[in-house]
Amino acid sequence: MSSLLESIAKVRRDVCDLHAELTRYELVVWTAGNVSGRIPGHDLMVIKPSGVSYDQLTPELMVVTDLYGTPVRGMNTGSAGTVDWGNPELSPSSDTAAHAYVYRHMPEVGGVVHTHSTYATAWAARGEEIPCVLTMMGDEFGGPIPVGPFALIGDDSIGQGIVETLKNSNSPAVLMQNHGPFTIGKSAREAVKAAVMCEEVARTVHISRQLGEPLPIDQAKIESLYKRYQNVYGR
Ligand SMILES: O=C(CO)[C@@H](O)[C@H](O)COP(=O)(O)O
Repeated sequence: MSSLLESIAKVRRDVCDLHAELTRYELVVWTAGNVSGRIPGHDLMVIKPSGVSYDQLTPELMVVTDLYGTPVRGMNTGSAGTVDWGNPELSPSSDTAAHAYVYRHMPEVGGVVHTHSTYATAWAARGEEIPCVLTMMGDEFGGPIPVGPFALIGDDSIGQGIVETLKNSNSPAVLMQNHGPFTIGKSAREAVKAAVMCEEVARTVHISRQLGEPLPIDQAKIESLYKRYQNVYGR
């Protein structure tokens, strides 16, 4: 059971620290954005508390929930007795249901991020996918960044939209219409990277559009870029 406690402590530290990347890359204002991470091997996740400033976040304030978004304080482990990892007296992020739905339906996902980063959200407000016109997009997204349906916050609607949109796409990012980007990754860190890259390409393609029509990249070349970056780059 100490391994579960160690795992929770590690994911709490990682998820807490990764929120600093959201502010470092200016992807969020006030408290409007969140990172979560799955606890490997357990139906549990860790997510930021709702409405707490990024500079006040500590690992202990990160909320542990089940994969339906209900906060969980501890677990009866049978012979090893009850394990209590504690939980803050704070609500998990208002986007918890969306994150939890993704973990339930995409077992390969270890991290989820949501921001309202400016350029990506501007594309989401128009309900327009970001076309794959940059090699960097071929590398990271393997095609366009798709748009997901309009969905209200609070139940499974956003999660369903994310999963339906991403399950047949190479992209780890979806622009939820009129809302903003949600990104996924094998780890919370990879999901944060996708959020950073999503904003960068949203900005560049937007600027390119002001100057004229961006040139398309043909599909075979996009696939080649994606394959190299996913399998060779950085190894
Ligand atoms: O999109 C929204 C609200 O529209 C959310 O992303 C919240 O802004 C997140 O705040 P926390 O509950 O995570 O603090």
